[in-house]
Amino acid sequence: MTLKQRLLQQQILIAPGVYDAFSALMAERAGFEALYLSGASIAYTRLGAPDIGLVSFAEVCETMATIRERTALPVIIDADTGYGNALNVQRTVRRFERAGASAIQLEDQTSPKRCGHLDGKQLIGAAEMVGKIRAALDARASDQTLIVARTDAVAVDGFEAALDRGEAYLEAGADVLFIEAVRDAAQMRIVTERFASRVPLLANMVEGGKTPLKNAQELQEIGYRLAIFPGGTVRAVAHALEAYFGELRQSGSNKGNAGRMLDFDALNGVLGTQAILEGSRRYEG
Ligand SMILES: C[C@](O)(C(=O)O)[C@H](CC(=O)O)C(=O)O
Repeated sequence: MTLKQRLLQQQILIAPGVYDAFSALMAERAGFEALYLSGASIAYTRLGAPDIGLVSFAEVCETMATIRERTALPVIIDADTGYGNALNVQRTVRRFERAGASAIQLEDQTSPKRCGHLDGKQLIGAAEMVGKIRAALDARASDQTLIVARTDAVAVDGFEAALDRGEAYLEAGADVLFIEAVRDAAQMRIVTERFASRVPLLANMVEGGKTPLKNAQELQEIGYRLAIFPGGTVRAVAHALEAYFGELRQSGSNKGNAGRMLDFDALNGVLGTQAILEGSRRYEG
C-alpha cells in the first residue's frame, strides 16, 4: 500500500522521527508503518547542532538514499524550505523522490529556517509559497509522491493568517496540510473542522514544544490523519547516551551498563547480519 492509499484510511498513521538507516531499522522493527526523516534530527545527530537551517540538501538526500537501502517503509521527508526558490524546490523534489521519499514536506519560512517551535521565525509571502507548492507538484515523477505543505504562520502572523495560508496551499494542490505549532486543543479542533474533510492533516508532536502533546487516539478523534513524533527519537537517544557514557566514564567498564545494551547477537539480529552474509555466499568464487 502506498502512503497515499494509507492516508485514505480512518486510522491515524504514526511516523516516528528517524535520522539514519539505523534509527529507521529500529523503528521498522518496533512495527511502525511509516517513518519521518526529520531535518531537526539530522541537525542534532549529524551536526551536533540545533535545527536552524544548517543542514544541506545533499546531506538530507544522502540520508534518504541510505535509509532506502535498508527499508521499504514509506518515508515522509522534511525538505525544510526546499533550499531556495521554486527552481531549487523542483530539484529537491526530483532528487528526494528518486532517493526514495514517499512524501516531501515544504514550509513557508525564509531561509535559513529554524525549528517551528523556536521563537523568531520569518515567513516568505503566501504567493511565493503557492508558487513553490505548484513547482513541487510539477516536478514530482509520480502523483503517489505526496507534497506536504507546512505553514509556520501561527507564531508569526497569527492563527487566522495560518488558516488563510492553509487554504491557499490546499488550493494550490498540496496533498497533506501541516499547520505548525498550533497552541492549544481549541486551535487543533478549528484546524481539523476547517480542513479535515478536504485533505489529510498532519499533527506534529514535539516534546516541550508549543503544541500540547496528545496520543494517537486523541489526535485521530480531533481529526488528524498523520502524527509525527520527529524529535522524540533523538531525545530518547540523548538520554540513553547520557546514562551509558556516565556509567562507563565512572566505572571504567560496561558491567553496570549491561541492562542498557543489546548484546552482540541482538544487535546483529537488528542489522540482519546472518541473512546478509548468507546472501553474499551466492557470489563466492
Ligand atoms: C518537524 C521538524 O521540522 C523536524 O525537523 O523534524 C521540527 C521538529 C523539531 O524541531 O523537533 C519542527 O520544526 O517542528
